[in-house]
Amino acid sequence: MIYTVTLNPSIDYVMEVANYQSGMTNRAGKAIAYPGGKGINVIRILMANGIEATALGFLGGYTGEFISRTLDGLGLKTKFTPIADTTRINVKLKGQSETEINAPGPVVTMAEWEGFKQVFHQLTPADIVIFSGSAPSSLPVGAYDELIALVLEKQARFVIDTTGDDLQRALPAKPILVKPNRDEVQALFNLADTSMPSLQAAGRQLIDAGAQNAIISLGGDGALLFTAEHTYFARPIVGQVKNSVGAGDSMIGGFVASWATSADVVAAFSLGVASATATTFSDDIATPAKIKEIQNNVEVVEI
Ligand SMILES: Nc1ncnc2c1ncn2[C@@H]1O[C@H](COP(=O)(O)OP(=O)(O)O)[C@@H](O)[C@H]1O
Ligand SMILES: O=P(O)(O)OC[C@H]1O[C@](O)(COP(=O)(O)O)[C@@H](O)[C@@H]1O
Repeated sequence: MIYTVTLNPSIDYVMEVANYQSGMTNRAGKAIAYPGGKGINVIRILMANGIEATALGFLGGYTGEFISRTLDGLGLKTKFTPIADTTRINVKLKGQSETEINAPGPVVTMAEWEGFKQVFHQLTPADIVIFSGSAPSSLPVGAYDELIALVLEKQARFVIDTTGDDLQRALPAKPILVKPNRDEVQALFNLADTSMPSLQAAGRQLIDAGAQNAIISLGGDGALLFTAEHTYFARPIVGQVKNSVGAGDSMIGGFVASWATSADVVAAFSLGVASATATTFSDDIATPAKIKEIQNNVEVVEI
């Protein structure tokens, strides 16, 4: 079984404000609430690629109910741990450019945290756990380390998409995949610039530190994949960009959907790129039809 873990889910409240002006009263042309949080986007893409998974994490309050109801409606399997506090709302402003304001997240009590960890005792060596996104600040520092230790104890495998110290500390535990974007990898390694040679050196550092595979995603400039022996580049795909929220999550979902059924890492990277691009060219997370349409345009070259 594949599990997605979203410690800090969100309602993504997307407001389209054509001429957004800071410090003024703005009126949105359109406002839509989506179930969000990185692992929730990942499981939606796994499903779009025909792979069954179970969504784990914390949900609470009226926002948690909205997410739970929406995911049920989409036919997704979920096993969220209920919390007394209220799941966050993240605001995404779409004007000339996209502005994101992500909230810190709810209080998770120690009893709720202990309850959540119980689920990990049921893991088997066949399982893959995908950890995605930030942890609410009320969780202990090192919450991800504790969860990774539980995964390893059961000889299961994991993917992690987070930033900073949490990402750095996860590397020696040999994640199947990590996927920082350009800004995240620059911050992680204190890179002076994000030229190709700097990014290639950073990708190698991720592998040397323990990652089995590492993607550095470059937004509209494509993506790099690093394996133990090879480096690949996915050329950018040109199209009408509608939404970049969830692009990175879609890349993880596409990669794992393919990798879970075949060991061909380039095929997995290609499905990751197709899924990410398909989401970027859609209003919401990509549909199976959109992913199929984009798949023909993916070009991966070894560099
Ligand atoms: N403007 C764009 N045009 C085409 N593809 C895009 C665009 N933005 C993102 N993508 C696709 O989505 C992937 C992930 O996007 P990126 O912005 O790097 O990740 P994140 O959402 O994690 O910040 C990119 O590597 C690319 O394949
Ligand atoms: O957990 P974080 O880092 O605050 O990120 C949460 C946000 O990330 C998203 O999952 C989008 O992530 P990506 O654009 O990086 O794929 C949103 O749905 C959510 O609002």
